[in-house]
Amino acid sequence: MSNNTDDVRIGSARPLITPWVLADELPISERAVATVDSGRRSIERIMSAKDPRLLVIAGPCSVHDPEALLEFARGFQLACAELDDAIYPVLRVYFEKPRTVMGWKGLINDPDLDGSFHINRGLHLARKVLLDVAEMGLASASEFLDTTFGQYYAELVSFGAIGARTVESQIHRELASGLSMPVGFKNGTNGEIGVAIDAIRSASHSHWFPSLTKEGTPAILQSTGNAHGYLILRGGSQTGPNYGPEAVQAAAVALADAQLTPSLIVDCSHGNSAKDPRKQAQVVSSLCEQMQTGQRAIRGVMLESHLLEGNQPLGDGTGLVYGRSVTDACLSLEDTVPLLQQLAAAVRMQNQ
Ligand SMILES: O=C[C@H](O)[C@H](O)COP(=O)(O)O
Ligand SMILES: C=C(OP(=O)(O)O)C(=O)O
Repeated sequence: MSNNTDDVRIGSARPLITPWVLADELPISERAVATVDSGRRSIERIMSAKDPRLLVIAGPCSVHDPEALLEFARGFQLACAELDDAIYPVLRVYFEKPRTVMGWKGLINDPDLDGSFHINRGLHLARKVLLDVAEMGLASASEFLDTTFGQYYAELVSFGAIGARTVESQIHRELASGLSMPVGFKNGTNGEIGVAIDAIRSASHSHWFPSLTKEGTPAILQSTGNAHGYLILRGGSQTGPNYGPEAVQAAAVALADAQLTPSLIVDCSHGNSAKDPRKQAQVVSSLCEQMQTGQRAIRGVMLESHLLEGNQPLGDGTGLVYGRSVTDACLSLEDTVPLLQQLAAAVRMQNQ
């Protein structure tokens, strides 16, 4: 019988850099501060219906190749330039993938895509990508999955998301209560929206929870509460899609019943598209029709889009096609542009 009861299932350990060291290597610039701050304020104004534009969060399911992400960002920014009276573009920059069972868990966890798990390098790449995007003047949205990684890069994020798999988790609600940006909460994977509304309410309060200081010291932080929590409808395994007029109206009523602003975002992908990227276009059409016929609760839309359509198996991380997703299948940028135009036209009509 072993006389060791400690860490019996820990195979190895490596040092983790501190947020301070990373920020010293990649300091935020004045231009990035301006982008992030104006992104946060614009999103808050849109979600509270003080800005008539539509928030459009678009980008790859996950970032696996920073160069391809930046190329997508340039194309997205260009496509949105002439639509900026109607839509406010935010780039989807997702580094952490919550897997149903197993799979590649994103650029931070495994930046070399080969099971080598160089997390320090992943954090470095993630911060650099966010910095590059902010320098372009484009705001970023990202999911917070690990409850401490935000300390390494949250200052560069304008919109945070808590995903369908973690929306019921107390530690994610605590995290969201202390995040500096507006946060979207997905409905649960089964389609239930009550858990997301509970999360918005919970995150609006102050919490005490363990985390890391920038210097890497364990600390008990007290959050002040986040008044900018919003519902994201993403469909679900039991309810099916929830982007249609009845589901959107029911969600708006549920928000109002909970004394929350009846403003929401619809994720055109995931359970709303059965992960078929082309179905995102059907979701967009329905949302445009709803907006044009008076539905004011739809304040934002999320699209999964990359340079090329579809996805590809990651394999050992070699021989990948440039610009194609290695997680969920995405729309191509080419097919996304007409959807952006369609959304902008609907917003203009709604605001006439
Ligand atoms: O958004 C990405 C995926 O839908 C999510 O990470 C779950 O992926 P999986 O079911 O392929 O593990
Ligand atoms: C994992 C994601 O979504 P969901 O939590 O809705 O499954 C995602 O947006 O990448």
